[in-house]
Amino acid sequence: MPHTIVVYHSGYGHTQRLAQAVAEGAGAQSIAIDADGNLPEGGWEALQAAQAIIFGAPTYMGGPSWQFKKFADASSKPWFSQSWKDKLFAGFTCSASVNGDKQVTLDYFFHLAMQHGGLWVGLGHLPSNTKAATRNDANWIGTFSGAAAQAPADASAGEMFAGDLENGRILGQRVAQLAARLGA
Ligand SMILES: Cc1cc2nc3c(=O)[nH]c(=O)nc-3n(C[C@H](O)[C@H](O)[C@H](O)COP(=O)(O)O)c2cc1C
Repeated sequence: MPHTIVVYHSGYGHTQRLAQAVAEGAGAQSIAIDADGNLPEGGWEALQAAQAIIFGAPTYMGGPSWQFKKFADASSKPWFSQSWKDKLFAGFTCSASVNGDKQVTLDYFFHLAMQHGGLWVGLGHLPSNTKAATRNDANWIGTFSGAAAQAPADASAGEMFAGDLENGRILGQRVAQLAARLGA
């Protein structure tokens, strides 16, 4: 059975909440990158065994958090042998501003996936961009490259917008369905 893993870092819980939604959509296992930028025991082996890997990190200073970048640099080990080649990849991020340069983080995930010889999966869901659209609608931000979420600077992780969590579920579900279609 093909399976998907969500590997993410979250400093203050918002990206973690989004990661939970993505994992729920995908029926996936989640692996948290810790505050020192390390994976838990068995994390690398689990990633190696997965058919699809979904990256997640908050956008900090216009890019992924350093903890995620440490993980990405450590992935040079599987890179050397291209052992992640032909896996599916996707990504999600959260930031305080509506734009906030989230695209840079998603672009970083894309390039990391390309370095590994992977296949990129975008959101595949049209934006909710009419006058009637609200933050309860999926893809209200209007990003195609992955799942982008906004958490206002004074909002707790418990206050994540319903549309953003739905967006996460949509991305996770799409990746898992494509992984199943491609087979193990
Ligand atoms: C060091 C740092 C840098 C940040 N840089 C940005 C940024 O470039 N753009 C933005 O919109 N928000 C920025 N933020 C806000 C976070 O992206 C936002 O609070 C996010 O929800 C945090 O996710 P987390 O709770 O998973 O850590 C920054 C926050 C921190 C702590």
